[in-house]
Amino acid sequence: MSTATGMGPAAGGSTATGASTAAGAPGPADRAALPSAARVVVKVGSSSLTDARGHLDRERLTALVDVLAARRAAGGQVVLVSSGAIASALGPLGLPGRPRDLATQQAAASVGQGLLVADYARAFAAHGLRVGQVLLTADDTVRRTHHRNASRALERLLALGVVPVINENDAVATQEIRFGDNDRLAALVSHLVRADALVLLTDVDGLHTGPPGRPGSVRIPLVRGLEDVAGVDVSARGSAVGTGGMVTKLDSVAIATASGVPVVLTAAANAAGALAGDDVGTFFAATGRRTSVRLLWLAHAARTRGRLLLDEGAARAVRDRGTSLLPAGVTRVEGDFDAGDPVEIVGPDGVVLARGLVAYDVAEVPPLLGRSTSDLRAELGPGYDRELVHRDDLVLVGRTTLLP
Ligand SMILES: Nc1ncnc2c1ncn2[C@@H]1O[C@H](COP(=O)(O)OP(=O)(O)O)[C@@H](O)[C@H]1O
Ligand SMILES: N[C@@H](CCC(=O)OP(=O)(O)O)C(=O)O
Repeated sequence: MSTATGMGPAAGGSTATGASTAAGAPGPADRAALPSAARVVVKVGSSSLTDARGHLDRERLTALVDVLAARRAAGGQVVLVSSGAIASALGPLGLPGRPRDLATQQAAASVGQGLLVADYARAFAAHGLRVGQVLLTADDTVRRTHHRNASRALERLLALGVVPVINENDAVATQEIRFGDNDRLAALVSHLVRADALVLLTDVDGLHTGPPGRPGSVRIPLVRGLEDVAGVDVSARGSAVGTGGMVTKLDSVAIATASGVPVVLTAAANAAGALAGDDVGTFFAATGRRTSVRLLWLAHAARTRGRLLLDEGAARAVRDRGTSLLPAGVTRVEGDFDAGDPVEIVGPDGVVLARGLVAYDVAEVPPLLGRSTSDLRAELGPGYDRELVHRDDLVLVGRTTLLP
């Protein structure tokens, strides 16, 4: 994962900002703003919802719903991103542990998702609230028409007073198009719904200086920026049913905070305290401004399908002047991509400068390389004078990772 800067005027530091839709101020700077945050995305992990035998833990699920319902009763809007589909099907299907192959994961998710949403519907109904299930794939946050569609549906659910319950569409997502973890999905959803804060609930009470439980390892209450997590050891594996451990949570934090959304990371049992702005877990301050969700996805999460290698002039133009990438400045193409796929844009020194959505299929590119736009138009027709990657579809790669 990498943090990146959009092609527009940078908000400063190594944060991300998009050229096309940059708008709005950074989110609340500290915990004091949490009690009055109008719209909150809450993500809960598998380990906080299931028991050791692979069944839903109704007591913990209900306790969480009670907290979220109280927030709704106080006038706040809540979007819930819930994991647990796969984990809660292990018991009912008699599976010994989290399946490794995609087909069994899909089947388990299909069964568990039904159980999960039935329980949420029951628990929220006790407070007079309805839930709406929304299953997303990565495409729903990156393809322009899809994310507009997803955003419209979520807005309407919220306007109707419904609590959206979101998960990845695991039953049909292929390996290539999967997020794979709900931490990053939650950060992109926060952006999609313009949340005021993101609360990540897990089985530890926050980010620790080292693996929780190791002598000397202590909770970090506040992270103001990337430099505060340098040296933090996040190598310890997460729970047996969760995916990604602390690594994907910090990826999520990087995406959210860089786009203006502050994050609280804490244990599910501390959900009420987190929303009240109490000193629980770890508060990550917002560092950047809101940006386009497509560019966020491109910068942080998309799997690239190929590489475009640039000459020095093109590398300078892209890096320093934020221009589109024209065929004239490209010396080589690698990979297997279709028009619209994410690719890496690489300087002559081999360093990745940017990521972009390429405008041509890979087979079309070689005859265009090194040729001027006017040449291409004269020889191949007006369709071939377009950019290889338009500047609106391009993000510069800044700091390579949040982690040390
Ligand atoms: N520095 C750290 N601070 C806190 N937790 C850590 C750290 N390094 C690794 N972890 C692990 O991350 C786990 C949480 O991730 P995960 O199991 O994926 O949770 P979830 O199912 O809630 O998404 C914790 O159980 C903890 O063991
Ligand atoms: N979509 C998957 C969850 C994947 C995931 O990120 O799990 P977790 O690390 O527990 O948040 C499921 O519902 O099983």
